[in-house]
Amino acid sequence: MKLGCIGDDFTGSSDLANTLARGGMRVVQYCGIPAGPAGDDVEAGVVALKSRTIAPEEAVRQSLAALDWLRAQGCTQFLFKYCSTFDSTDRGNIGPVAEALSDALGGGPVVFCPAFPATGRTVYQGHLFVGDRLLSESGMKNHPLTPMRDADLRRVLARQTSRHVGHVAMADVAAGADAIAEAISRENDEGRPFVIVDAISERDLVEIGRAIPDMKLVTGGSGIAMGLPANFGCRAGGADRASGFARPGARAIALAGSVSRATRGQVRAHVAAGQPAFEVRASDVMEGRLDPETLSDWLLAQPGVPLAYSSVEPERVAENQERYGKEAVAGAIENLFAETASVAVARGAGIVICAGGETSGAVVSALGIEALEIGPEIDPGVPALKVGGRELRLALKSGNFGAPDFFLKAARIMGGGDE
Ligand SMILES: Nc1ncnc2c1ncn2[C@@H]1O[C@H](COP(=O)(O)OP(=O)(O)OP(=O)(O)O)[C@@H](O)[C@H]1O
Ligand SMILES: O=C(O)[C@@H](O)C(=O)CO
Repeated sequence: MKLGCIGDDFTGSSDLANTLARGGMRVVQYCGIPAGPAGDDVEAGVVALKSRTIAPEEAVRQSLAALDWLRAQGCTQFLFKYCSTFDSTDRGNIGPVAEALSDALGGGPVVFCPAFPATGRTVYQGHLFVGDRLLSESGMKNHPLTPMRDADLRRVLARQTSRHVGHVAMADVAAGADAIAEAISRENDEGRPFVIVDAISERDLVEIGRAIPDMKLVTGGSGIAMGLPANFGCRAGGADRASGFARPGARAIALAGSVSRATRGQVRAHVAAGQPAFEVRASDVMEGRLDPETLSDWLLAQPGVPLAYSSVEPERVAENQERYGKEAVAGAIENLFAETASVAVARGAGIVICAGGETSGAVVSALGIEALEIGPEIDPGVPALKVGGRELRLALKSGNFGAPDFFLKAARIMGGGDE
C-alpha cells in the first residue's frame, strides 16, 4: 500500500475512495481498522472512522490506531479526509486529529484544503464557499451536529489547535506547483505549519498535489486527492468500474437520516416521482411507536425503490433536539435506520442506498461490513460500492451530494428497483 487515508466518516471515505479510483489507484475502503493485513494489490487504503462528532480524545485515539495500521501496510504518505464543508466544532475534531497525526509522523508542514469544486466547495482568500455563498451563509449554518457559522478557515482551524495557522493564497496557487511548494515552506519556516491552501478549480487541486509529493500528512476534502495518484505513478482511466457491478433484479431500499438541504430535495423528488416513501417521525422513534421490524416489513413490501426518511426542515430538527436532547434523538434515529438495514438485508434486500454520513456509519456498522470495493460513480462524490465477499451493493451519500433523482439513479446503476 502506498497512500494511507483516514476518513472521519463513512460517506466522506467513499467520496475519497471514488476520487482515488478515478485517479487510477486500486483502492479499498475499510470500515474501521482491519484486524488483518491488506491485500498485496491495494495501492490506496481508506480507513473509514465515525470520528467526526465524537469526543476529540476518542477521535485522536482512533485516528492514531488507523495510522499505525496504515504504516504497517507500508504507506509513505497519509491523508486525513474531513468534510468539504470543514464540519467541526471549536473542540475539534479536525485540529486535534491533525495535530496528533502530524506529531506521530514527525511534524513538518501540513496542508488543509477542503475544496471540492465539482460540488461547489471552493476556498478563496482563506474563506470556504458553498456555491456562491460563504460557508456561514450556506445550509451548513443549521447542521444538527456541526453548525458552521464562520467561513474563515484560518480562524476556524486556529480555534481547534495550538499550532499556528498559515495561508497560501490564490496568487501562489495559480502560479502552479513550484510556487505552491515555496509558499508552503515559507509559511512553515515562519512558524505557521498548519497551512490553509486556496483552491477554486480542479486544476488548482492537481497543482497542489504536484507540489506535495513528499509531505507526510495531507488533509482535506476528497478534492485534495486529485493530484496525489500521479505522484505514485498512477494514471486516470484504468479499470472499468461498471463492468460486472450491477445486480439486476436485486431488491433496493433507501434510508435517509440526513437532514441536509440536498437530501430534503431528493426526498421530495422521490415522492414526486411516485415512489413509495415513509416518513420516520422522531416522536415515534423516541416514544417507542416504530421498530426496525415494522419499518423493514414496510420497505420490503413496496414496489420500486422504497424510501424511509427522517429528513425534515431545520426548525423541526431543532424542536426535536430541544424536546429529546440532541445526542439522544440523533442516536435513536441512527439506530433505527441501522437495525432496519440489518433486518431488511437479512430478509433479502440486496441494495441499500443510504443518505447522511452519521446515518451511513451506523448502517455499515450494523451490517457488519469490513471492506468495500469501489464501483461506478453515481454522482460527484458518491460511488456505488460492493461489499467484499457478499452479494450486497451499497451507496453512501453525503448529505449535500447528489442530483434530485439520486435514489432512483443509484438503484438503476446498481441494478435494482424493478423499474
Ligand atoms: N428528524 C430529525 N430530528 C432530529 N435529528 C435528526 C432527524 N433526522 C435525522 N436526525 C439526525 O441528524 C443527523 C444527520 O446526520 P447525517 O450525517 O446522517 O446527515 P447529514 O449531516 O445530512 O449528512 P453529512 O454528514 O453526510 O453531510 C443524524 O445523527 C440523524 O440521526
Ligand atoms: O467532503 C464531503 O463533503 C463529503 O465527502 C463528506 O464528508 C460529507 O459528510
